[in-house]
Amino acid sequence: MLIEKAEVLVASPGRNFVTLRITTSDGVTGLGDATLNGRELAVAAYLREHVVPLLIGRDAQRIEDTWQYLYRGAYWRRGPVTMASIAAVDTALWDIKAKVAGLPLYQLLGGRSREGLLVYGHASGAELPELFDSIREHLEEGYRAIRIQTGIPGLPSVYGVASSANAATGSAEGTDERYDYEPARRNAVPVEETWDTRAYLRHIPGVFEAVRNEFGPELPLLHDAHHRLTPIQAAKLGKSLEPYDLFWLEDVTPAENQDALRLVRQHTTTPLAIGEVFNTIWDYKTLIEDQLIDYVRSPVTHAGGITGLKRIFDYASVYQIKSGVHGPTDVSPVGLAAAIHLGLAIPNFGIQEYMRHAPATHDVFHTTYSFEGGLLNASEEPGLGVSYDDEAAAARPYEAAYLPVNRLLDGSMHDW
Ligand SMILES: O=C(O)[C@@H](O)[C@H](O)[C@H](O)CO
Ligand SMILES: [Mg+2]
Repeated sequence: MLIEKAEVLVASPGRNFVTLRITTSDGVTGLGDATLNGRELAVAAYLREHVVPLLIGRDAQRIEDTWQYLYRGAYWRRGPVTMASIAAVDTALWDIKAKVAGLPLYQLLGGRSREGLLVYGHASGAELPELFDSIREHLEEGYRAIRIQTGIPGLPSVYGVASSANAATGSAEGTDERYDYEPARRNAVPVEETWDTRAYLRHIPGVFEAVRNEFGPELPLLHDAHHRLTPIQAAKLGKSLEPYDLFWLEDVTPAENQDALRLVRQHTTTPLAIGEVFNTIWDYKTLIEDQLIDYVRSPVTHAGGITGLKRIFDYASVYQIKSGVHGPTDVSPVGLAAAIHLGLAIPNFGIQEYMRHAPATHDVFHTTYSFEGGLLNASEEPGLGVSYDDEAAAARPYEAAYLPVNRLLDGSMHDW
């Protein structure tokens, strides 16, 4: 069974997505997600110019060999563009292998280890009353774990807060104005936001105290610090949130320097999650071996596909570190479906982020996974269980969109 065709599909149903569709000589098709938020066309070009020509005529069943061929064969290793491209090929080949076997993909990964994936949703509000409404709405929809983000006094808009993101121009179409957070704006250049770490550190513990007082001690709560803190600031935040028993504190500090997490770890028992911008097992090496984190955040889409991410999870499992897969709307339904199949099978599943795609996205990506009682689940359809609607995609061409950038009050560039 040879690879006969590989198409790079770029469309913007609600937001931009890059999808790879591989077709075999027997006419079986497989899908892979290659979406890299704000840098989509770089991945599309990498695939079109340098990967697709190498795929034609290869044995579609040789997934690991193809992975190694594209990883080692590029000579230039790692990086988000390369690894998203490899991820798309890898995912599409797993989709094909499972379709040929007539089985849902999770069966090929070892079979079901659980009834479904516990997910967390994104509650947010500029102020507490709006946040509480958002939490209640999520609870009514069945969510059993919730991420909390709020506005910060003195800052006009803050990441993770739906109402403030949508107050700027160009919010994603089809999203709920109040509660659905979509940070990539359809602008020719990124929107600029302002940040004040001291104001943030003063404000956040009171938010969690208020949420615990209102919703009680049981509900698992998460929070994302979005790479904005120094190690000692992160340590302080972790300590100050200990009374509120977080499920995790995410991306407290940029982790190009993995050792930075050691200092945070020494100061707090608040569980730590990191890795949504990582792309290989090497980015986690120190974090995993020295047990500096509790959850691995990489998605299938950005960490070399099912093959790449499963290798990271297996390594993490040796150290009792669990999965906490990134699931924003810029991971396409193909990438989410891949995460669901992998999450059903692995022994060290932790939690899955689930932001819900806009209705427009589902016009192009027809999915069969379900969300019921707070759990995501794969269908029994062979493969990933996702199909791509070319006609709907053609009506929604790519439109430049970028994540915001961030400056401190004095105008210095900061991490967004
Ligand atoms: O944990 C999350 O879902 C966020 O960090 C988003 O991935 C980020 O804002 C880019 O969309
Ligand atoms: Mg995050």
